[in-house]
Amino acid sequence: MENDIEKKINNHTEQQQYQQDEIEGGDEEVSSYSDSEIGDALDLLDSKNEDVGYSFSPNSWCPNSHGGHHHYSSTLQPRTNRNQKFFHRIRASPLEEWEGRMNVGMSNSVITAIRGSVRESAIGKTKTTDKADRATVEQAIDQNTRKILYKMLNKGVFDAINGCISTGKEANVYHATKSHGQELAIKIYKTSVLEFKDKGRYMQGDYRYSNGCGKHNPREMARKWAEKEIRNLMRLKAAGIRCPTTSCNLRRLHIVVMEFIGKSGWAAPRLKDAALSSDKLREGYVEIIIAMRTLYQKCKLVHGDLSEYNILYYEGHLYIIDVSQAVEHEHPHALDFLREDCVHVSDFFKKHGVAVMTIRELFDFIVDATIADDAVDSYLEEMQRKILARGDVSVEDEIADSVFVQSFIPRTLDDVENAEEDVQQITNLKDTNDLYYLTITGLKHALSLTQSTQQNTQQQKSSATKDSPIISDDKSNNLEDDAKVQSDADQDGKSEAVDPADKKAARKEARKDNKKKVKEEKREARKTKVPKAVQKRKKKLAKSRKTR
Ligand SMILES: Nc1ncnc2c1ncn2[C@@H]1O[C@H](COP(=O)(O)OP(=O)(O)OP(=O)(O)O)[C@@H](O)[C@H]1O
Ligand SMILES: [Mg+2]
Repeated sequence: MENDIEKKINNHTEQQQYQQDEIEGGDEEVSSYSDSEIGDALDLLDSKNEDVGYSFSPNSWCPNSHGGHHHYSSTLQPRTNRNQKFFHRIRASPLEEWEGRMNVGMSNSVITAIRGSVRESAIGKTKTTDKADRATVEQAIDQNTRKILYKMLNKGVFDAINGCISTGKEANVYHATKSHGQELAIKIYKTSVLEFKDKGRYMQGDYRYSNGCGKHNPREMARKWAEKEIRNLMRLKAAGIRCPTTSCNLRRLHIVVMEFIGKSGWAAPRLKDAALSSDKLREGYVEIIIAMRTLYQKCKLVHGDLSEYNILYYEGHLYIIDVSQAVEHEHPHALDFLREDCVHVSDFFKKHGVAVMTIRELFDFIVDATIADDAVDSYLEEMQRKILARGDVSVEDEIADSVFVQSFIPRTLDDVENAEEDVQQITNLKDTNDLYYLTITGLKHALSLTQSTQQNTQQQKSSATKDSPIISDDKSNNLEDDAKVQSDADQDGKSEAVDPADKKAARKEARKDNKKKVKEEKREARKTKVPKAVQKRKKKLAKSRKTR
């Protein structure tokens, strides 16, 4: 309930920001404009800039809004001259200065193409019917995109596009600068039909896009992805996660402008390419898993494509990027995506020699709402001790992890299929390791509380009868072990005062015995276990007999 309200408030605030964005003229569709119309509109914008009586919004991106250092030419100037100033603001020439530095996935052909295309726009070339021009430059800078870029440039969102940082399946990323040297990244989603076919699974099920994601209209899709990227980045930022800073009014249709992570034209390397020392890798692992937890607990999001490819390493820290596909944690596949993220992150760090948690442990750490913010560090320290104590991940743990990765995880108790059986399993103090939902539903914590209450009561009883109390020193919450030890002690009813060291040893022994016993019981049970398929068939048969 509280979640619902929070969700509505979040969404409402985001929507309001977007409405504001629309009011500021962010999303007008330009496809129906002819080049000459765009040119006239730009002339009009210029003449407004020059008009002394024109009032600018203080938040406006117009470069003149902070005092008007630029003295634009008069509208009476010949058009070619006026367009010339755009040419200077686009500054095709500095590209050469930047080119050597744009070493991340740079494609010279792209740079040349942008340079050409933006310059053509800048000098106001009239509409061309050339197919290659309308098809796209590396499929992102098509003619409409150029017009929007031109318009953003005119408004002072950026002053120069210097080159391409990356060309990908779904988007291209460019490096841009403002006149005072601030560096920006411009992500341009591709608007060609085939590109977004994999993304449907992320959008479907996201309540923010319940009106449909325009899957039959690639331009609409690209616009949605851009919108999602901005919204999600803003959520991350608000929760204190390192990521590029951006804001709603830095998006126009399928183009997103954001902070450039890097310096002097050098984009920060992806985690995959950053050759980090073992110490830095260990720090990075802790930093990223805490960020994953914050993303889930505070932003209520799951990244959905988190890996060494979408994490940048900059000035000693890890930055999360590419969040357009991130989903609300209530998305029907959110937990599957989260598990995939855990696998990718763990695999990377494990491959580089970091002692990592199992996938199950990492997943539980992220979804466990009962860990208070100020207890996260001690939780991780405890976990670290556990990891070091067990050494390399055993084959059993690996098998358990791969089973976990393929299992269905109920998100709430309503989703639990055989609730009665599970309750019996819990109350009979059987192994609950296969109940994956205990942590996410908060049941694990609730049970441990009940358990410790029981233990306290028992202790009080014991001390009243001068029995030796049994206090568990095992923080790993092994309900089964502790309870069994407790009940064994109850049965024994030993009353002599015992040395604490002996007690500890006895407890350890009892736990060991108990584990052995449980293993034996399980082995026995497996011998007579009726396979699930047979059980199902039996049930079906019984049902069909009844209905007959
Ligand atoms: N804000 C930024 N600052 C610096 N570099 C960036 C920034 N955003 C993206 N990049 C660079 O661009 C690359 C691609 O960006 P991103 O991951 O957001 O796009 P993408 O959606 O993965 O594109 P595709 O999947 O189609 O390759 C990143 O790997 C990174 O090198
Ligand atoms: Mg990416």
